[in-house]
Amino acid sequence: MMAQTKDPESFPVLSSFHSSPLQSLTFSSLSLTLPNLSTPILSPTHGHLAAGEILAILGPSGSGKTTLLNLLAQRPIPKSSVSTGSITLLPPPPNNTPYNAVSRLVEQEDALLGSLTVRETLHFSARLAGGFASKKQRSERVEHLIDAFGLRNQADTIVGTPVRRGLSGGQKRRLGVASQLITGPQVLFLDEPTSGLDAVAGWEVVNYLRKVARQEKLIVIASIHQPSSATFELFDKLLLMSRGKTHYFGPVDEVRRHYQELGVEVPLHVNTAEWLLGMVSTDFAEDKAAAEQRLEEESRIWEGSERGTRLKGLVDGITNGEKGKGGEKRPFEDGETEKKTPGVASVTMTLVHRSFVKSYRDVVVYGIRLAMYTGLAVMMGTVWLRLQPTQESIIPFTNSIFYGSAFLSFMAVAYCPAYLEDYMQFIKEKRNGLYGATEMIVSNFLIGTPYLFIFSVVFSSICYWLSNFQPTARAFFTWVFWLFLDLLAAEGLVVFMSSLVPSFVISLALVAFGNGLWMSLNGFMVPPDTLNVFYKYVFHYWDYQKYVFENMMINEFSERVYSCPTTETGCRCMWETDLADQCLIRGQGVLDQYGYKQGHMGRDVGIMVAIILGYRIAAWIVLMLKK
Ligand SMILES: Nc1ncnc2c1ncn2[C@@H]1O[C@H](COP(=O)(O)OP(=O)(O)OP(=O)(O)O)[C@@H](O)[C@H]1O
Repeated sequence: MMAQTKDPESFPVLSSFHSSPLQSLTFSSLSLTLPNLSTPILSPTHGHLAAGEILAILGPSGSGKTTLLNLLAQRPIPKSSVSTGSITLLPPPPNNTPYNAVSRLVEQEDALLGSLTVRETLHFSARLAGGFASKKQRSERVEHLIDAFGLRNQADTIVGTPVRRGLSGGQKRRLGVASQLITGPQVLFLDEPTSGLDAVAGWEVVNYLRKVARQEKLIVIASIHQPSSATFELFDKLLLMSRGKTHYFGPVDEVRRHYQELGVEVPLHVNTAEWLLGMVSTDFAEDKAAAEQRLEEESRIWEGSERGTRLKGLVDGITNGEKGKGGEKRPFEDGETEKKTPGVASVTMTLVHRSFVKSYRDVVVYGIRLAMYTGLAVMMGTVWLRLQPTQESIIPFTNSIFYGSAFLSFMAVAYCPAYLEDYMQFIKEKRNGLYGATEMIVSNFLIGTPYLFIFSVVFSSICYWLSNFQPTARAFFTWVFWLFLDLLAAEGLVVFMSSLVPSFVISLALVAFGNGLWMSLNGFMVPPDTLNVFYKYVFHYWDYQKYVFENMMINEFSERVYSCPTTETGCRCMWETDLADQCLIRGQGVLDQYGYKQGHMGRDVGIMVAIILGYRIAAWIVLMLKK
């Protein structure tokens, strides 16, 4: 099977779960040229690996290791750049099997959910990928991988959150690899799996990889930075690169002989990998131009060498031989001919389940917000304490309505970190073809909604009665309902902004700015009739806080009457209403000041629902477009 790297979608390869065990992977002339650059950052690169082999891509910083891995993993290439080459898998896979069903790229900072245990992480990955004949088979595979990656003692340890320590760096790396392996790939790409680890932890990661590659007949390709001698010797093959060009491809234990054949004496008792890096690096050369020329010459020598020409012949033979051949379907282990992938509903429920575990275990998700809203309710209830239905309380009631609804919405920013963790997980799993934007958005909405309802009830139960808002059950539940809609919209804003710019600081700033804007325009700061036309017509009507503030005001004032202070000569009412002669103010008089009328709650609820859905749909579009 052959495919051009330019077109990842049409990359039919083997289905997972070893229905037709992969025998080899061959890549031929993979190259990448960035726009406006005449020389490629990766020159045509070839390689061939048999099942069970593990390849190290070694080279100094900037030599093109990540570029090659990204091409091998069919990750999107920079806009307007040109890539060439092909990747051939043998035996050819069944048609229409996407490439990401058979290969996985484990990135340096592979996203994991901090609050899940090792076992849960593997179980959820397995459920999302599907393809197991039974729950028993799935559990067996999970337990097998826990043992294979030496995580038995940590099986019930969480990955680790900012407030709870969990796995060590090396254990996280191993779990990252295992959680990709459980989804059934046959080719694994790893971007610097040992970076940031000490020599022993780095050796362990590669040793487990090698063991699993042998056991499961996987092909493993890893870029690697300065491995220790022991780690380096675990690899079967080596691709040595410099400045985007190959200097050696072949068995690790033959690289010394290769250099000796070129007349270069390799010193004894040195770390071979370090020595090789020194050979192909120009960074610290005194005469850079001469060093670059030497490297140019050496890569030409590699191409013309016996090993280089033998590799090219092998690669060309396989690539040309397989061109145009169709794929072959073989039965799966359980007798089925297709891998059972879970449907949208099943994936959504798995994501809801996973988010639920995260939501109660990780206080950052909802716990901190619940504590914050409870504290805020007590603070507000005691500041605006036992307000009486008198003229003096009208402004405090109004301020409290504004402050409560706007500040609660504002504090939704606290959801940014938890959402961004889910987002990173989503990007990884989307690239691996496990699910898409629909499942992500729906599950996020489903898991968040009950929590937001709980927040609304808890906040209102404390604050509403302490402050003495209109004391009827109907008014209380109407208030809870509007607060709930307020929080739903605010959370939608967080999901949209954080999806759009998935950076902690920037998304936080954007959500804060958005809330600041909505707060200023919701009708409290500047009454709607006074608001200038630009803000009124461009923003005011889809400011969800407008509808919350207006309806909470109507809820408080429309049916209530407030007494005016009496003087020796009678009384003085600041709001002149039809009850002035009785020294009373009809609440509608307060509402008239804002231009608020009763009787359109249904319409406003409809607009709120549209805004809430609008944010989610906008986030869905953003996630759909993410590569
Ligand atoms: N999108 C890009 N735009 C401009 N230059 C790029 C881009 N991607 C890669 N490069 C350049 O291509 C060269 C190879 O980069 P690459 O990331 O593949 O190297 P690397 O060997 O993985 O380096 P490191 O070990 O430091 O991660 C570098 O000089 C890099 O600056």
